[in-house]
Parts: sequence; structure tokens; C-alpha cells
Amino acid sequence: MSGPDIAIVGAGAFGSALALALAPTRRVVLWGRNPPRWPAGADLTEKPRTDDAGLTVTTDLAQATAPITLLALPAQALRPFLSQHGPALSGALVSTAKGIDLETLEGPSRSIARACPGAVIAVLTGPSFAADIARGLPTALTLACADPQAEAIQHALATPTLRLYRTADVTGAELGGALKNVIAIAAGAAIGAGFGDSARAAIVTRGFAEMTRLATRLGAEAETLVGLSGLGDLILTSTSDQSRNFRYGLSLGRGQTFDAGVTVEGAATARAVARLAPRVDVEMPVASQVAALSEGRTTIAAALATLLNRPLREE
Ligand SMILES: NC(=O)c1ccc[n+]([C@@H]2O[C@H](COP(=O)([O-])OP(=O)(O)OC[C@H]3O[C@@H](n4cnc5c(N)ncnc54)[C@H](O)[C@@H]3O)[C@@H](O)[C@H]2O)c1
Ligand SMILES: O=P(O)(O)OC[C@H](O)CO
Repeated sequence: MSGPDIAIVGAGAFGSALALALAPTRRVVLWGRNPPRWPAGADLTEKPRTDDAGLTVTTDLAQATAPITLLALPAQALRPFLSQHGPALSGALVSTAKGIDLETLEGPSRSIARACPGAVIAVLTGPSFAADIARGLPTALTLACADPQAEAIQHALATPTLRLYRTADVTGAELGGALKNVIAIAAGAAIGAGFGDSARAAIVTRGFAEMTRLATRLGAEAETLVGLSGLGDLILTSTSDQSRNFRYGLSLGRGQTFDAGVTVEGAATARAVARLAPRVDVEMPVASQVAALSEGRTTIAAALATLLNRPLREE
């Protein structure tokens, strides 16, 4: 019998959910340094499988070898992981991370390119909660890849309920996924502070404008930002308390503490953006308030005042 079709590196909520979604029709190996974090509501009973499918869980990274490897690690963990293990990875490397590295101010695809020169690189992103994917609920994602293998990877990762759209705009797709987390924190903070749904709509809309400004300045196509990876994921994350970023924002708005063990990609990415945006001369007023709030440099009232007191201008 030949080896796995798909390796998944990272057995947190998302890697584990993808493993459950793909295993009924593919040979999947899921690697984690800890046991898998099966999402709440996932059905862990044996599903009907094709003869040539199934799931293997391992803590031995050498076993996680396949033509396609999904890197389901948090954005701030990806580069350190790759610097240690990058040379051992092979095949197409597909990142699911949604963030900007605080040290390099680069997205996941650049981290992979630096650590694994010559690898086929892709990004899997878009509106999707791990719990939904694990339950087999219908989901549409973006597979961003500029390599001729993009279409083959798209087909290899799609399932009857996981519909993948393809783009060659890797920069746009990964920045949409990273920046929506920052704006979702702001949306949560507005709701948590009691500013209301109209304020949230304003933050999401103006937040989307600044997401697009930064992404296009960094080489993204504006069209990508209005797709699943940008606007689609922004809508999901800014409106659902399933989102960890939104819930973190809620707690900021309410003046409550938040469990430091929960992955909140938008907090670090807001700080990365606060350093990156001035370098490319892009204004990011909402993101800079999220950075200040998450670092405790401002209060929710002061953040609101700063945003409302900006000079009046054309939309
Ligand atoms: N959870 C979701 O609904 C969801 C959906 C889409 C995308 N994503 C993205 O997928 C990425 C992973 O998120 P998640 O929800 O699985 O996070 P998680 O917090 O549930 O799990 C992260 C996993 O990474 C592991 N990890 C962290 N640092 C590591 C390291 N240095 N070496 C090895 N393993 C390490 C942890 O042990 C954990 O198993 C994030 O960028 C997130 O934005 C998550
Ligand atoms: O729980 P969050 O806020 O990390 O969001 C999860 C996914 O990115 C939603 O698409």
C-alpha cells in the first residue's frame, strides 16, 4: 500500500477538522506535538470510507510525508516551526495560517519560501470555522497558488461539502485572511462596549477599506479582497461569536480578561500592521487602535474618540 495522499502538520482545531473532513475519501496523516484537538460537535465515529482512505494520527513528524502537506499552525508559530523542520518537509506546502509574522512582517507564503526554497507553495483560506468543517457543513474556501500545480491541489483538497475556489493571488488571499482578524477584534470591541450594530457596520466597512489599501499597496489585486479570503471571511469573523478574534474583541470592549491560551491571530497581526503600514505609507486607523488596545496602550473610550475625531474626508 502506498503512503498518505495528504499530510496535516498541526493537530489544533483547524488541522484536526481538516483531517476529519478529508479522511473519508483520502489517506490522511495528521501530525501534532499534542493529541488532536477535535472540534466540539465533531462526529468521531468511523465514517464510510473508500477502500483507499482513512486517518492516521502521529507524533512522529517523519511519518507526515505526502505529496501535499497542509501546515495548520498559528501564524506566529509557523516560521519558528519551519526554521527547525522546513528541510524535512516535501511536496506542495499549503499554509492555513491567517496572520503576519511579528518579526519579519511577512505572510506565511514568504516564511515557507525562505525555509523551503523551491517548494510549491499554496495558501488555503476563507470563511470557515473548524467546528463547521469537522461536522461536514457546506463551506467555500480559497486555494491561492501561483504554481502550475494549483488546479491539481484544488482538486486534491476539495470534498463534496468543501468547495474550493482558486486564485493565483497568494498575497491578496493571505493578507485578506490575516487582516480580517484585526478588524474582527475591533468589531467585537465595539459590540462588547455597547456601541451598537451601526458602529460595528461602520468599523467593518472602514476596516475593509484599510485592509484593501494595505493589501493592494503590498501587491494584492483588489478583486481578491472582495472574495472569500477577504470580505467573505471578514463578514464571518466580525459577526459570529464562534470566532476567537471576535470574542477577544468582546472581552476588550467589556474590560474583561481573555484566556491567554486561546489562539487570537489578530492581536499579533495588529501589532505587525502597526509597524508595517507606516513603512509603505498606508493609514490603518482601525488596526492601529486594535494594536494599542491589545497592548493596553489605550482604552476603549479613547480608541473610539481617536477614530471619531479623525478629519472629515471623502469616502
Ligand atoms: N480554528 C478555526 O476555525 C480556523 C479556521 C480557519 C483557519 N484557521 C487558522 O489555522 C491556523 C491554526 O489555527 P487553529 O485553530 O488550529 O489553532 P489552535 O490553537 O487550535 O491549534 C494550534 C496548534 O498548533 C500547535 N503548535 C503551536 N505552535 C507549534 C509549534 N511551534 N510546533 C508545533 N506545533 C505547534 C499547537 O500545539 C496546536 O495543536 C491559524 O492561523 C488560524 O487562523 C483556523
Ligand atoms: O476563530 P477565529 O477568529 O480564529 O476565526 C476562525 C476562521 O479564521 C474563520 O474563518
